[in-house]
Amino acid sequence: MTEATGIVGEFLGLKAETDADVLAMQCGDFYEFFADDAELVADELDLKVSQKSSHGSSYPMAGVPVDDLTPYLKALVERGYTVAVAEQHEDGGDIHREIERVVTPGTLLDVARVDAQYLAAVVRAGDGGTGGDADDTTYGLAFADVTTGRFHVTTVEGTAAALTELYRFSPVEVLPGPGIRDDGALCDRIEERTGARLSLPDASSFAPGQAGHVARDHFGDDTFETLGVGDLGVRAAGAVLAYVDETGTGVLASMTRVQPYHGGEHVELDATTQRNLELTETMHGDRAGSLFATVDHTVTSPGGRLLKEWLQRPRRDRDTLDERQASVAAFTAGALGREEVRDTLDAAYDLERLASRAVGGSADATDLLRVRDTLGVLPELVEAIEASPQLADSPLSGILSRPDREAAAALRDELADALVEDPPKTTTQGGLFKPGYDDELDELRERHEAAQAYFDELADRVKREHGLSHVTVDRNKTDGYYVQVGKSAADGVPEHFEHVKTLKNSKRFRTDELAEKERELFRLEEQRGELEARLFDELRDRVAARAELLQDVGRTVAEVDVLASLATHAVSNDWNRPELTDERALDVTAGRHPVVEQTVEFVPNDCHLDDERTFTVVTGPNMSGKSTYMRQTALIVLLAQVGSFVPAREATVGLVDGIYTRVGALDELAQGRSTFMVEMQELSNILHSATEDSLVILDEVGRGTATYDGISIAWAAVEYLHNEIRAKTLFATHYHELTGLAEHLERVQNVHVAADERDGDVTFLRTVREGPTDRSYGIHVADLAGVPEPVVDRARDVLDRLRQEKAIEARGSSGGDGGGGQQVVFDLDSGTMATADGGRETEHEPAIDPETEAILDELDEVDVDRTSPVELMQRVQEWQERLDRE
Ligand SMILES: Nc1ncnc2c1ncn2[C@@H]1O[C@H](COP(=O)(O)OP(=O)(O)OP(=O)(O)O)[C@@H](O)[C@H]1O
Repeated sequence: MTEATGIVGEFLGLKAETDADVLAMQCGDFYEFFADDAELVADELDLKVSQKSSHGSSYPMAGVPVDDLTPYLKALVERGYTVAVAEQHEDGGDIHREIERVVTPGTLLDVARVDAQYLAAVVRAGDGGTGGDADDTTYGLAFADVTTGRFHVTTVEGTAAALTELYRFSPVEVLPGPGIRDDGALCDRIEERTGARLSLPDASSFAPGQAGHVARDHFGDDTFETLGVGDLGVRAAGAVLAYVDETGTGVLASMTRVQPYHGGEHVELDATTQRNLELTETMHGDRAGSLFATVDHTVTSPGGRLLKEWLQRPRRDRDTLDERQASVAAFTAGALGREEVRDTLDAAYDLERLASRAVGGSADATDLLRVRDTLGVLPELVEAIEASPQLADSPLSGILSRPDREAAAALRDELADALVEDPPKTTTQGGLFKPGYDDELDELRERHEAAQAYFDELADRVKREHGLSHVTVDRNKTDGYYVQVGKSAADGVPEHFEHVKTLKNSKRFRTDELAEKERELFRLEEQRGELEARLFDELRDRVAARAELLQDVGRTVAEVDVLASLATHAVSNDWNRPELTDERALDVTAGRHPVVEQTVEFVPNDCHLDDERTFTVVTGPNMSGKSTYMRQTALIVLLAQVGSFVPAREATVGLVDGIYTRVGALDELAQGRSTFMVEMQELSNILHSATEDSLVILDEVGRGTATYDGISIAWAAVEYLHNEIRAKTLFATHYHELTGLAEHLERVQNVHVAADERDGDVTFLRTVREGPTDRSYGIHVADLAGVPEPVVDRARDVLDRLRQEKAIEARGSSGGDGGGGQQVVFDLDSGTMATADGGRETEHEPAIDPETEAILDELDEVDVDRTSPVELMQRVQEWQERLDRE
């Protein structure tokens, strides 16, 4: 194909300059897409493709009108594409085009979604700096939400912790640092964890010097030092800022403050735990049925966003929690005040988003009126809170005093004095401002209105002066103003009426005077449009300059909304205020699961853990409620550390530094990874991360592999958690052997979820009782699930014999020799296998071959604490291979 010239050539030239997936190039009143981009856009957005010839070749072409670009851009970006936009400029008749912005998932400003939209940068030690290896290295992370101006920075140790932060913020776009982008496996994991698009800006934007300069230049020289953000965090911050700047969204200024956070402030919740506890979506990926969906009664979208953030990032510091709790308590006590506050909040718009739109220059007059209205909510909230005795005396007054209320009132008044109530959508055609706002505009408006009056009165005047009927005066784009006279009267018009058009039933005329008045009117119209546009830009700039104030007010309004929402849920679900303590204790009376209690008649249960009883082994039949019991305990602790009331009659909650869970692995299964490997990775992570201040929930550890391995690993994990880590632990198991641990380990207790069995029927009581159970009722569940009768019957047989003899032989195939083949006996007492003959037991000699025994010895010797997860995995693999060779 010959090289394209002309407009297509220009398009392809610009396309070569950008990394964006698609280019939209302005050509007059349209944005055009050519060649492959045209095909792609047409496919994705249902646009019509035509052909454009250039230099003997023909190129596909698709276009959208200039004013309609935004929704198309949004749709493309939401489908995962990045789009470069080239604008057209005319310079003394010379037309040229330039790429002025690139719209990417993380820099899209006009969003409909309520959720935060984070753009993240991740950099790790060794990336262009010195030192650092992949496994145990330090990471710097920065998260920016261009739609609200939120900016968070942190540094964390280790890949798992970095992935956890990424999962927590759930960014839509991630910028990996230079070393990370070469690490394909890590990039895959980031994509898998976040579903984000990975974009690769020039590696130099992560370089220590350049990134540090950008970050300090933006937030101030000493900011990061004062806030205690390490170098890696600063580099990530610099890379994010450079990217926002480069893509040309123009919202850099809305990032008014950096919010550093450090490990110690929040309860550690790894990604697995966030998923297991179904905080914002269920294990199946649904929003409904999540903790967030259940407790969310916020009335504003920023409130909903903040509540989600609180649930994902529970806190460890008492001061914050005490303040939140006291506020929720006040809202539960003052029902009237609460409803008043919630009604008031109903009028609030998303102030953080509006601030970003003002800074980005896209806010229109309606947006500024929304700013005005939301600023007006603040004094109303103050009033509502002061009017309620319960609320007035709570930390809520202090929360409402955080933003500069005087400045907020001044800005509100300024906007109220400036803008008319129902302004037009465009900002260039006048009609935006109230009289009295600007002298020059007042004078211009007067002249404009006087000029307009000539035309308003013209029809009557023509009728009166010339005795004509059926006269109207109107205006259109081609003819300008005209006098339209009905056909029957048209012959009677005076001579100086110049005929311009004949229609079916009428004729149109213009006069010299009309033309002159029209010139005057158009001139004034244009002047007024220009002046109002300038005044509006100035007003918007003044609002943009107050972005920080708007963010403060917005966050305060959101916080009040969340606190009122938590109280609303507490009141309608009979939740109570937990007592927070620094002791290592957890004492829950009549606790419930916050989500499950919504749909079933819930049987409440107690939970008691303290320094003497750190470890609880939970047994009980399948489906009895073990998982529910353990999750409800974790959720009660989590809610307490959000500052919320909890679903329990009474609760004393010792503050934890982390909640770790290992519960089923549904989603990984779907992704085709080995369940056992996932289970071991998660266990390894817990054993490495938990401390004596943590809460650990383990559901059936070791279930994913052969019984021996399973029991051994579960056993060793219990000992380690009990002896070394001393974390508060709930441990559900089907290995009844493990209930015996309570006799050997001092802080282990047994509880079981009770069930009643009468005449072969099992009733689940859902009650947690002290002591172990020795039955699993699994056969009953198998029966319920429709497992064929012969299998269920045989299972009952097997179970009976097990109970009587505490040993069972495995059945061989009933081969032709009549002897039934070789059989093996598993002795539960000794925990060994023995060969059996024809189904009869022989002596219980240990039947493990030397190789298996060697493997068991090696397993026994593994020091889990000192073995890296990778090595652990390799060893497990090696053992499995050796066992396979048997
Ligand atoms: N305290 C309770 N009150 C009422 N219903 C409950 C209670 N606990 C659990 N349930 C119900 O019982 C069902 C099974 O509970 P859960 O999944 O916790 O059982 P499980 O013992 O962990 O089962 P498995 O051992 O098979 O994994 C839940 O879906 C829930 O509807």
